[in-house]
Amino acid sequence: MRDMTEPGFRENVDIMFRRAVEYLDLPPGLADKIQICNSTYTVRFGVRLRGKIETFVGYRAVHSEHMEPVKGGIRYAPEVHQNEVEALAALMTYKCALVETPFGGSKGGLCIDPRKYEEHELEQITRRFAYELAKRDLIHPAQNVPAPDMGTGEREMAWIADQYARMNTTDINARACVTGKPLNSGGIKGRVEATGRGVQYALQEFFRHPDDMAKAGLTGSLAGKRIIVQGLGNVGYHAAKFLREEDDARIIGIIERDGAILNEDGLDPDDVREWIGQHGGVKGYPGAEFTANGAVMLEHDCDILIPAALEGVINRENADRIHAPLIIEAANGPITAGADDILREKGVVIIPDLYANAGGVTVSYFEWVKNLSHIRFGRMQRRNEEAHAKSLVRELERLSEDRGLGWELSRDFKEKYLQGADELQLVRSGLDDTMRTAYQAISEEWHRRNDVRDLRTAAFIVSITKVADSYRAKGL
Ligand SMILES: NC(=O)c1ccc[n+]([C@@H]2O[C@H](COP(=O)([O-])OP(=O)(O)OC[C@H]3O[C@@H](n4cnc5c(N)ncnc54)[C@H](O)[C@@H]3O)[C@@H](O)[C@H]2O)c1
Repeated sequence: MRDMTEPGFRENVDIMFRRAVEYLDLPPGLADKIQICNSTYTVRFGVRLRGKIETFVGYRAVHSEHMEPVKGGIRYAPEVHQNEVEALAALMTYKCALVETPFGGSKGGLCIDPRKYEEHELEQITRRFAYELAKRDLIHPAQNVPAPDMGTGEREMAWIADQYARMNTTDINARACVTGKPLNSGGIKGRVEATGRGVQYALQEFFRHPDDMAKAGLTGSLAGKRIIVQGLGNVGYHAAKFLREEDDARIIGIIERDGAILNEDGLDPDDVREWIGQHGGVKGYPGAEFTANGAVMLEHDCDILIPAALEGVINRENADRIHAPLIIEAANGPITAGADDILREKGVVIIPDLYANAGGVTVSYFEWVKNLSHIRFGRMQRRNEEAHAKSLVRELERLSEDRGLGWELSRDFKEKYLQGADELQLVRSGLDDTMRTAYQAISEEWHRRNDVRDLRTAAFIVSITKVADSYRAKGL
């Protein structure tokens, strides 16, 4: 039974924040200012559906405006509440600072179970919600830029972008009002998988740090590592897929809403996802052992545990039974502060959410920049590269002629040389670079001060320092 006296998600974020503040020498009152959520807007609106008016409740929390626009996803879930979006908005502030995307933190939520509605109904509801937020500048390219989160994706972002554009017909930057859009609505290649891809890059970087691996008692590479994933949604699916296909890791367990499946020889996330699509859950998936109580699978023996669904799933009640020596928080807030203490005592290393799932906002930043520049991402670089490559090719040809060398540059060579990087390559390399640099900063902080308790605290220290510097530079 979950310990109901345990602090909630928002209190947990605050506890973790305070643990880091203890290491910092901030001017009086600044930590309080950074910690507090600036504002939360609650909206109740009606939509006529199936012959009657249904009332929905939604939120948009703005945690910190030390940089604008503020940024953060919109979540669709039946149990969304104010404290939850405020905690998520706070995490966005710290996340953006950590990976140096120039945004403050925000988050939104709508109390809805999207599975209960037809697509055209969801469109109606989403457009109305977007209208309510946009008319208060809570969706705006320069002030507040949402993105997908649990229960939403490209489809919802396209509706939001279109709704905003209809309300602001003369705003040439309208497309930058939301990120995570489909490509044909101003999206960017690589955004859909960005958060899962970021989780993969984070793990790859962790495995380039032998001292950190040693703390978890891990050796070798990602190849052959046994992984359990909770939540085969956008983030969990992509992380599992890339780790299996590109790093040779073994996905031995998958936990979903209806239970968990286990196969020590490895599961194929594509296959499992298809099965879920057809059967509504993992139950009955061929060749795997099924357990109806999915949470128990979190405790199963493995090398890496990837919670990628809900918050608070590892708490004071089950933390002591967790076997994984390494947990990477693909979801926001999957480990409570109380569980964090217990796991630390056990020597478990946690790669924290504010770093681990920052791939989404990183690529969202690229999309926002692309929308504002009104130019295909990478096109400028490509032009420059092309011009540079062309002049080099010319130079080689002239040299050959001058010296009578008789070289003939092959067509293949020229083509290869003249090929610029395409959008997807640029996005991937930008994301990889971001994840590497941020990890190096937090790992260094962890080791620099022997007394820093863990990677999470180190990540908060790096992040709070940046937010505090920003407040110091600009004033309040
Ligand atoms: N989408 C993003 O870009 C993004 C970015 C940063 C962080 N996140 C975080 O990642 C987490 C997952 O987000 P997502 O976008 O992948 O959501 P999603 O809605 O695409 O997927 C969530 C998955 O979790 C499963 N799930 C729900 N309840 C469950 C339960 N009780 N047990 C096991 N599985 C359950 C769902 O069936 C679904 O497959 C959230 O914490 C979110 O805040 C998402």
